[in-house]
Amino acid sequence: MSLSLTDITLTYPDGDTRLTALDQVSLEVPRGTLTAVVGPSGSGKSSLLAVAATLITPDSGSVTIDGQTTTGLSRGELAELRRHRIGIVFQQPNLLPSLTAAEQLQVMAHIDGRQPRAAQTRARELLDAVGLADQAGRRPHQLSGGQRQRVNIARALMNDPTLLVVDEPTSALDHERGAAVIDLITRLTHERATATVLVTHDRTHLTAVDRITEVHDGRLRPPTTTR
Ligand SMILES: Nc1ncnc2c1ncn2[C@@H]1O[C@H](COP(=O)(O)OP(=O)(O)OP(=O)(O)O)[C@@H](O)[C@H]1O
Repeated sequence: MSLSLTDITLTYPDGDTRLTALDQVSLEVPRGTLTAVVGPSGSGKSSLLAVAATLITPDSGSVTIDGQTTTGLSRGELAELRRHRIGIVFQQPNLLPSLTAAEQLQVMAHIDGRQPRAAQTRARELLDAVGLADQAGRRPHQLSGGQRQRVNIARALMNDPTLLVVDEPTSALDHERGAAVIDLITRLTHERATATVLVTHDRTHLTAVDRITEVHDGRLRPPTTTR
């Protein structure tokens, strides 16, 4: 299993008490499958993703990524785990304005100390995989919203992650482009064998994902298989 969340409870300070954002949540995501987590605003979706991506440590429960349990790891070790094993696609692409699409990807490899030539080849291959082979030299302002989101997705795959964590990737897109982005993430999940968790409040795009699970008031319902 590439991602295992077991009995996760997460609370936030709330005045004199604490608010329970995740309540005994368990989720298993095998490699090569995409699980969509749906639920209303405030139900705990972003908290779930942040725990899965090791950005927040839960109050209790365990997170295992690619067989490695994260409990007890130092901040540095968690950062390393994220760099090598986890790809994160945030809601807003957050691309650097002065860099071309290819350079946005190459920066990731540079941070990781990889060879520039190998990074160039991988960036080109990934831009091709997301349908942007001919846009590699464009800067963010020369790309459409959907194209920027595709660069964002390609960038998250640069380090060949086991776990891909995707937060509301369609929120800035119209229906057609949103559906195309979800289909792309599903295809890449299958082709590149990532364990993908995708959060959305919009179910209409989820026709081809592998599993859908609902979160309500911090509690997760068992996943349903769509195929
Ligand atoms: N940093 C924080 N401090 C205190 N409470 C928080 C914090 N972050 C989230 N919460 C609360 O935890 C609960 C779950 O929030 P979360 O952001 O995970 O929900 P969500 O389903 O992602 O919502 P949305 O769809 O609106 O982004 C909410 O009640 C929220 O108000």
